Amino acid sequence: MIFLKKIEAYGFKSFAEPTTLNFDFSMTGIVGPNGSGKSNINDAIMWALGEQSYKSLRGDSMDDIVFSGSSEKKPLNMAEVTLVFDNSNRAFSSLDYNEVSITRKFFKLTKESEYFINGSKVRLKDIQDIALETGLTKSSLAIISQGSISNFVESKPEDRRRLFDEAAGVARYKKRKEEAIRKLVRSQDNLDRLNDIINEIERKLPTLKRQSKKASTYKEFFEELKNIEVSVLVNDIKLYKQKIIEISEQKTELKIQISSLEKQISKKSEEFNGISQSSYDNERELSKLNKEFTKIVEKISELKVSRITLESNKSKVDIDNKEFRVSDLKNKSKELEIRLEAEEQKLAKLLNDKVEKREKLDQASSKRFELNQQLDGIRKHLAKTESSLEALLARKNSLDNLFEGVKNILENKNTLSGIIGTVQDLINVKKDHEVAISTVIQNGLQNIVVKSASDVKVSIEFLKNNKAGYATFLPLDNLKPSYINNETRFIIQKAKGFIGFGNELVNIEKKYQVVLDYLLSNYLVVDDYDNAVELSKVTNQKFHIVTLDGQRILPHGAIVGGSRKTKNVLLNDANQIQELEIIKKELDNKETLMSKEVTSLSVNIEILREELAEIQTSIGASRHSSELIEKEANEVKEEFRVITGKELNGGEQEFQSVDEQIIKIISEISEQETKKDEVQQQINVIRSLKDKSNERQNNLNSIINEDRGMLSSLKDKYSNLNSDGTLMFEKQSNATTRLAQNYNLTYEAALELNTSVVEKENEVRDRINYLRKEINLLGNVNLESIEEYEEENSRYQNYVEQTQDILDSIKNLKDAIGDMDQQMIIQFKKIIKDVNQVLPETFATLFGGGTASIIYTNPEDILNTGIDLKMSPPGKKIANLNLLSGGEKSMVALSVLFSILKVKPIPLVILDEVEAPLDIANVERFAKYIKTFTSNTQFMIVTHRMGTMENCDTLFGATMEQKGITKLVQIKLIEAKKLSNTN
Ligand SMILES: Nc1ncnc2c1ncn2[C@@H]1O[C@H](COP(=O)(O)OP(=O)(O)OP(=O)(O)O)[C@@H](O)[C@H]1O
Repeated sequence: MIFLKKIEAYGFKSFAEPTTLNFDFSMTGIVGPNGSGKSNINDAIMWALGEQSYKSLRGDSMDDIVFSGSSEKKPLNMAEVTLVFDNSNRAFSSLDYNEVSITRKFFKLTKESEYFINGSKVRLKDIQDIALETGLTKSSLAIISQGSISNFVESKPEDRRRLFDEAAGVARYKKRKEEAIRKLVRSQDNLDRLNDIINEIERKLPTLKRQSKKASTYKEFFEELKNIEVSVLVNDIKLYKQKIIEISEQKTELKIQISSLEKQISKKSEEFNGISQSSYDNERELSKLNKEFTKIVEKISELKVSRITLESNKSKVDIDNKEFRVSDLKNKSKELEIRLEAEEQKLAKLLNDKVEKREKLDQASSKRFELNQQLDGIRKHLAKTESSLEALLARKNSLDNLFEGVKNILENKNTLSGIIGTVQDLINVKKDHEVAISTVIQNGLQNIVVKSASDVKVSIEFLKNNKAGYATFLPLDNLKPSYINNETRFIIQKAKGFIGFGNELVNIEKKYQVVLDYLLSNYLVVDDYDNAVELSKVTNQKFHIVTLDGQRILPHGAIVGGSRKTKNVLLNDANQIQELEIIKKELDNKETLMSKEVTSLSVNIEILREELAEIQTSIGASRHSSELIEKEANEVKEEFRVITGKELNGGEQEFQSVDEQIIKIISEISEQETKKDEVQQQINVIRSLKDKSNERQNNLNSIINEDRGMLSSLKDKYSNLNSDGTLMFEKQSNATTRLAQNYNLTYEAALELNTSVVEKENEVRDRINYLRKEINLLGNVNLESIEEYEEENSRYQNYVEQTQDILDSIKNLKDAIGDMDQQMIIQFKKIIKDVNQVLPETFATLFGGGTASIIYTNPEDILNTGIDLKMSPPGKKIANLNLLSGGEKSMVALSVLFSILKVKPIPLVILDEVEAPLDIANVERFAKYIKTFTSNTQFMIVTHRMGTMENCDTLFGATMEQKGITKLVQIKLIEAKKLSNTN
């Protein structure tokens, strides 16, 4: 039988060249001088079949199996051996191929082996399994060296049984049993460990269960509380917000009313004061006129007394004198003429005064009209400015333009720490630089300035927890601006069109300057594009350059330009607010000044009107007196004509001196009377003015008082609204803080969560109080205990299940071991019995007579019993096996070996100089006996003995033509003889 068809080796030990050995016969002899590499063939077979012990391969390490070099050939780095087997009768039962090749490769570099079955890579275990299946292992019957033959007889019975174990196929069970026992020990260890753990968990579990139940109740209460309290808080906040808006609207309305009332009061007060001043002037004038009037009256009485005296003197002389009457008529006519003249003069003056006053009145009226028109324009402008300002302030305060994250941070500023404000709140940009700065700073305006990096951490946590958006923070203690060095600054400042460094063109409080330095110190502002390009070159394109109209040159030369559709709203608003505030102030001042002017003009117009009316009255009175005088003069003339028959002309000579005196006095009296009338008129005018002023002042006073009353009530209302607003704000802030602190929620986040509508509010609030009380009563709660309990409990259940599994597997293992023991006993007993049946004959054949048998050293314990040999070579009685000769020992061992082969044939047996100690006759017998097995077993025999060589079907000679390199060739017997003789 041919089982091993071919060996291919390369790099293995002395096979430095690719070597192939084809086996065409069932008994092959390998011959050659010592050290020529014959045994290396056995090693190659063992190694290819997965041998792991380098000692068994006669080396000190696995590296020793690779060709280590010779004087003529360099060492190799890898070894490879392939064995090709005939498997047509399925000796490898698990491999369904007629031919099976097994390859092993070893690489010195990695110290790794690779295995292949029919070219496919496999694991070592796969190789070992099939090797075990065919018995092709080092300890088996398959490879037998001279040493193992002699050991067989000399070894202890317990060691000796190994050969029978293998023959019985028990080795396989033993190996499996060892594995099962190892598993059993492991399982038992695991079981102990599991029991310990289970005990431990069982101790902890009841407490955890209690804690977990308490925590679950707490969670249930807390969830309900959260659900309803968040709803209540959200509703409250909604209400507060609504109220705050309403209050703010009412406040705005009240503010307008208050401001308008204040203006009205101020105007009226000014008018009142103006009137007081003119009343004072009038009073002084009146006192002056009264004094003058008294003087005139005194003068008139004096004159009248003088006249009466003169006339009484004259009437004594000529009382009935007709001439005296004529003279009197003449005097009377003269007096009337003078009076008429005086009256006409007075009238002329009054008419003149009237024209003047009218002109003044017209001028004042048109001036007032003009001023009122201007004032109207100013007021409209003011109203427009105020409404734009309000809209901008409202937009700024509403935070609507900000990013979500920034807005949320600012809204919750009070619950966070260290928030100073956005960059846009802190800076102030001149109008000229607005475009340039807004182009470069862009979203930086919404960066939030905070005190420290630790404050930033709190804010970021807040944003994360509430999913409230992103924001960029500028912590003052963490900013490290990169400043331009002095030398470069000097060059930049000299550049054409350079306007300034970004951080120096914007105003900010000194303590926040680092923010600007951080954002803008590397931005250079220039007047126009050409200068920007030039500056970029000069500075080696290192900095951001921006022109006043917003064109930008970036570091390394990229240019961003064009026109933007929208301005930067934030910066634009801030600047517009500032501008509008200045305009509003100017307009307010103008309006106050003009209002004053209009008020004073109105007072003047009123006075002029009253004066004009007085003048008109005086004119009427003067005209009337003239008419009366003319009438009297006509009567006098008539009387004179009646008495004298002549027309009245000059006076009489004889009465001239008295008459003249009287006429003079009359004239003087008339003059004084006129004066008196004039003064009286002036006094009347002033009195009437005074009365009107008083009336106006009284009137104003009551209006002002009424207005003040109203103002005070409006202010009270405003202050009430203010405190209502503060209260609402506080309530809102408390509710927001409660949301944040108790539930880690922002108002917006709560709004999204809040779906329930609070209907029976009182009941809900009672429920909240109840839940709070219950939660307090629960005391300390370990929330993690729920999860811990669940985990521990599931661990517990898991471990209990695992314990059951292990118990099941222990039982299975024990059963399997029992089965294997049973199987081993049966098989072992069978081989011993079978061998004992053929051993006597084999022994007698090899020894030429005698008897032999094998026995158990401990028949009670078949699994562990040793095997003893009992034999008697022909004519000898052997009590102690050690007394046998070396050749006899080999013969005994070979008898047993051949007996085993008879009852348990194996496909390949390698015999390595096992017959060396035999004499020529025994060698002959040995070789011939082998032949009887060759139909079931293939033999490879390494030998130096001629008897063996002669009986082999074919011979291979191992030589080392090249020093240190084995070469194998098929040879004839004669050549073999020569090769062996070279030994
Ligand atoms: N890794 C290796 N590289 C090169 N040569 C090796 C290597 N391992 C062993 N050898 C050589 O193999 C030879 C031993 O071969 P082997 O034992 O097969 O000889 P042998 O023909 O069986 O001799 P004997 O008849 O004395 O038993 C030695 O010469 C040894 O130097």
